[in-house]
Amino acid sequence: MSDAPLLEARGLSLRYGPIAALDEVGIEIHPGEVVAIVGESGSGKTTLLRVLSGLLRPEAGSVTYRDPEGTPHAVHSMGEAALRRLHRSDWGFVHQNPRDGLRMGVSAGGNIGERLMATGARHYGGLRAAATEWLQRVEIDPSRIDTLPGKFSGGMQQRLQIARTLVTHPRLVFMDEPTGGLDVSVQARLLDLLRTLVAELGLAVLLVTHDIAAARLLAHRLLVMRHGKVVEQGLTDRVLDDPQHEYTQLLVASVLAA
Ligand SMILES: Nc1ncnc2c1ncn2[C@@H]1O[C@H](COP(=O)(O)OP(=O)(O)OP(=O)(O)O)[C@@H](O)[C@H]1O
Repeated sequence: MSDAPLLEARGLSLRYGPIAALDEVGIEIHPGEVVAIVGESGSGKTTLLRVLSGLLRPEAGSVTYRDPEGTPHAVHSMGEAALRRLHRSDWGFVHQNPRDGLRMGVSAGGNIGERLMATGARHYGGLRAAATEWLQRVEIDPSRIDTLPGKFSGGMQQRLQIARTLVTHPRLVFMDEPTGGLDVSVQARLLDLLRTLVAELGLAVLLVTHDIAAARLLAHRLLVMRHGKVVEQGLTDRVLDDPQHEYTQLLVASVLAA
């Protein structure tokens, strides 16, 4: 991992009326690093992910992205077109609900090919071959290439969303509860697949989850949020095996008791 962070945020704050959704949050993520943001419902995880990915503007603080040439960009000063370009190329976003990340009126293969076309690929045969390869990689039978995603199970839809996101080899992927809403057995398979793909592609991932087991499996580092603040952060095993903050101790104990 190189020294310069890929994404770096300082002093992020955002209120919704009396609620501090983010309160002076700082975070950094390095190339190839998987960082999980954990905490109970309402702690500010999704808000943080949306602010980091430029989808939501903070009231205070900054987010800086370093491009492949090492040039820093202030995410919230970028124009809308530049941000959209970034989301289509260097960045990917995996939503909890696959419907938010897929085009439901386009075939499975089309969903994958479309993302590639957005980065300039045009050759039909090449697009189809890439779609076939990626369907296989996410364990969807390539004979389903012309099927609409609505015909797929929830787990398959989520795997298709992952294929669509990763086909362009983004450097940084934001994931918001990627296994939320799926059956436990389906979740385990998806986590396993994610772990393999993330390692193979050397992706940097910012993963929002309230599933401590998912964080343990995937993340190098953990940030624990409560009431919009980061109360503890560190290497995953250290935080989970030897939590320092009282809230993290409760969070870990509640998982062990479940
Ligand atoms: N658009 C909004 N308007 C008003 N309050 C909001 C809005 N979005 C989030 N909040 C509030 O901000 C706080 C943080 O919400 P956020 O969704 O970021 O938490 P979270 O940790 O992702 O929760 P969950 O795990 O339930 O998704 C919560 O108290 C939430 O009710």
